Amino acid sequence: MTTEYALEARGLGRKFGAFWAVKDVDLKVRRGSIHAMIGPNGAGKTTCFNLLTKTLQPSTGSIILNGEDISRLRTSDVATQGMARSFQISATFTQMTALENVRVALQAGKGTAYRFWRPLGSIAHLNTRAMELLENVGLQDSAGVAASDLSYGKKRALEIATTLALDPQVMLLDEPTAGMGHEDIEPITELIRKVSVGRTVLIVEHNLSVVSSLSDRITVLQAGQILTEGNYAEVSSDERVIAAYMGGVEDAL
Ligand SMILES: Nc1ncnc2c1ncn2[C@@H]1O[C@H](COP(=O)(O)OP(=O)(O)OP(=O)(O)O)[C@@H](O)[C@H]1O
Repeated sequence: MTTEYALEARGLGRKFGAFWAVKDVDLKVRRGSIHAMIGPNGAGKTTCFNLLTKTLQPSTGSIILNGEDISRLRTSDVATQGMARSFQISATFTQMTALENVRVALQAGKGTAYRFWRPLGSIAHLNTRAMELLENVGLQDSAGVAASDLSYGKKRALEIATTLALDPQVMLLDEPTAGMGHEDIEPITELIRKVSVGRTVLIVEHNLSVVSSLSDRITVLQAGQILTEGNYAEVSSDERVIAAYMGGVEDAL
């Protein structure tokens, strides 16, 4: 079904003990758009991200993907519904090469990770597809390099390649430029722009210049709730947003 909004949250909330980390969040992510979620430290962005990707169970509300309520689905089932999140390449996979990381992601996407009896031909097929994905993110020359030996920027690019391996309609990226130096930010921003074509992307991002250059729409969270929403010009001139960042954001906006 094609709906105007690829992803929606309705009355989404999550309590930790008596504390609401996310409360009454209504979010609509328009199909084909890049939508950013920003907010000061502790605003609830990560919690919200984890709720939307079903990594965390909501205390209240529902999540609608392509018009279907996925609130009761398990994380593992969400990928089959066309939504995938970026994962940091986990410690387990750092010794594997870039190509192997993408191949595992491809196998996971196809549910063939444990089907060892598959003929070798299909491994060759997976390798071809994995190389295409590496090329897509500019890592074709790093295929044989262990993930742990990649530069910071290249690790992030590899994470995007492993997310793309699932060919998601809806892609959620959690702080893709976190901890990056200036030299890596621009290429990753361009990469996100490129791989977003034909998909819907929700991105949690601290770097406001990345947000301003990528996002069609921005939701600002504060203290677990939506403070405001709009395009970059709108939210960056909103006094409440500036106040929420306690002025520190003014220089960046
Ligand atoms: N598992 C948890 N148990 C208790 N409190 C939590 C838990 N996870 C998050 N919180 C609290 O919920 C609030 C929102 O946290 P969250 O990490 O979602 O914010 P954030 O906007 O992602 O922050 P940052 O920008 O610093 O990453 C914080 O006050 C945090 O301490």
